[in-house]
Amino acid sequence: MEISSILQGGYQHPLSRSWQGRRQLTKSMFMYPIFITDDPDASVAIPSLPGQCRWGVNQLEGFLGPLVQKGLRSVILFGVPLKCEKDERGSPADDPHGPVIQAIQKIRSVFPDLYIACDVCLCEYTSHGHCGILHSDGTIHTAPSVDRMAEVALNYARAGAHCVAPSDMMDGRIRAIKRSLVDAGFGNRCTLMSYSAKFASGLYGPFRDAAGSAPAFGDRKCYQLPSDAKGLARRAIQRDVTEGADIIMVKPSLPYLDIIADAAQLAVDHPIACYQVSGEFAMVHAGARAGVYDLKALAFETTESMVRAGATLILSYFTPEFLEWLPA
Ligand SMILES: NCc1[nH]cc(CCC(=O)O)c1CC(=O)O
Ligand SMILES: [Zn+2]
Ligand SMILES: [Zn+2]
Repeated sequence: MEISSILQGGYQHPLSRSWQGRRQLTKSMFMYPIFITDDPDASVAIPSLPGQCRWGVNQLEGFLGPLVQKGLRSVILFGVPLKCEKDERGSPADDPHGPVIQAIQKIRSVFPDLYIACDVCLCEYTSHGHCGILHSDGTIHTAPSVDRMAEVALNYARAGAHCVAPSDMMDGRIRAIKRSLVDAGFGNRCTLMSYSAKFASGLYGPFRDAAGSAPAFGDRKCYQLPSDAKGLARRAIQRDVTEGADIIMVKPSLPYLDIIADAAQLAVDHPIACYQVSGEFAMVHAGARAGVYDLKALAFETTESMVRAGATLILSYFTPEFLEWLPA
């Protein structure tokens, strides 16, 4: 079967079905990014991300329970391995005893209605901190990187993830991941959300602190997009549509509203996600703390701009606040 003819992975869940329409800000549009560490009892505050913690698996029920009560519908998981050994190929990413697989299984059993997306990348798990597998000269080795990404994604799907979301930006990984999901029988059971237009941004700093994923050398400019590259972003979006992505994401959000609008036009028949990244969140908090504006007002104004540009799904650290602020 042609890869682009596999549609059911994109609407197998009541929540992913709700993302197929375009609408006003609602609770179900918010996906909450959470950091899972490999100390099972941890709840350690992340200084650069106000209100956010690294959570151990044993803390998830107590932490997520009240949010689910208030209407939380989805989370995206990021693993933060602190104890296990990082290596060249990012083995801890899909270690069955590692934080992500353990968290998927825990959340599935405790909150069966909570939709679980998993970020798929290697930077949190490689010894060098880059998003893929490297040649000996330190450049990206694309083919094994893509194979490894497909393997990790499939292992998350097997563990029970409703959605896998590759953020590595390697060429060809969407086709490879979709192929491996389909071949293993997950074509109609797992959504593929592509970080399609992910820019090499200055706004990822707090996340790299939180996840311990700063590259040991160099930067990510050979795989993440240059901030002025509208053309590359449009090509990446169109490519990922043809490679079988179910959801197209733009990241960061606020400085790239034009790209969100482009995605909504180029992928007119797909849900459009955007990631209000760690630096955007920290920026709204910093301004509010400095008395420049009201936090809630800016949280609304920024996320409404994303919806206006065409986003139907917003990944945001403000999710718990919006569960308080938005009507049931
Ligand atoms: N590939 C890893 C990844 N996945 C999500 C983010 C950023 C999220 C945020 O800043 O909130 C990053 C950081 C990066 O590429 O360095
Ligand atoms: Zn990465
Ligand atoms: Zn390079």
